[in-house]
Amino acid sequence: MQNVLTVAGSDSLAGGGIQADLKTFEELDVFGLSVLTSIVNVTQTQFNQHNLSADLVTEQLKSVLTTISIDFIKTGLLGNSANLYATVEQLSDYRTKLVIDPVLSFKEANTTTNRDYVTSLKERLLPLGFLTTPNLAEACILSGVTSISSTTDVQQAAQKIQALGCPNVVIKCGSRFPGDTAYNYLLTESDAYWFDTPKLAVTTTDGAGCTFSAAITALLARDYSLVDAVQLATRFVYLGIQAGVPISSQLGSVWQGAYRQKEAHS
Ligand SMILES: Nc1ncnc2c1ncn2[C@@H]1O[C@H](COP(=O)(O)OP(=O)(O)O)[C@@H](O)[C@H]1O
Ligand SMILES: Cc1ncc(COP(=O)(O)OP(=O)(O)O)c(N)n1
Repeated sequence: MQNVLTVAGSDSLAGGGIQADLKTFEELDVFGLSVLTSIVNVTQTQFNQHNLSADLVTEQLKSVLTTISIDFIKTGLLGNSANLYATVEQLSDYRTKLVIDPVLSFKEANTTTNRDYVTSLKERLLPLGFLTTPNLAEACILSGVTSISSTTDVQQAAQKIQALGCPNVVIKCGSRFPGDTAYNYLLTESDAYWFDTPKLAVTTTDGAGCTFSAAITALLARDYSLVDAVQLATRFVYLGIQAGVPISSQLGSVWQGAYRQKEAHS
């Protein structure tokens, strides 16, 4: 079995973050390992993020990377620039391919993005990546395209992000994009592809982005081509949203077990 590492934050409501990544890895038949960077607690009125120290992040990374062979790595919420530098330092000499979910914007909160963090992400982390998977809001921040509301805008933003040094980019248009269709746009060094599903009018989308990126990572570790991995991940997250877990009037989490359950009955 392939070993896949996620470097990410904890989402106590378990829709996103390290919980979503590990559940997705398990559902897609890879062995998940984790390095925790931050703890996020959300209530109806509050969004609290507590970052771990960079020393603790480094210690966890060293523990995993020096002990077991890792087939693919995913990064999610790193929390702050110190944790990003610690991650870059440990991963720079490690040749395993990396999927970067930039996690700059949460559906659950109006998170303000620290400018130094964005600069470090663009200049230090993205050039180490094999693939990056921004959502629409993150694609605006990384590309500098101020508003993405047409397919041409999506294509232009993906090209600008690719130019930062990450050869493959998937923009998750998701529910933020106008219209009735949820699009994922993949730009590789040689081609471009659109993947789409109907847009579900539900609240159970918390963690959709983490789950999507984790599914791609697991499938790449299993030697799926990038195009096949994005296609299957699109279906995996669609079923997970459809069978998601409502939490409150505004919140609801993706359920990563939906794909297995559906496949077992088809
Ligand atoms: N309302 C929706 N209906 C169907 N699929 C969706 C919906 N929202 C998101 N998705 C799927 O989940 C993926 C993650 O999207 P998005 O929610 O934009 O990312 P994030 O969770 O990072 O904000 C999308 O690429 C899409 O495949
Ligand atoms: C700890 C933690 N990290 C990332 C997220 C964001 O999850 P994601 O699926 O990318 O986006 P939302 O759908 O939750 O906006 C999280 N919730 N927690």
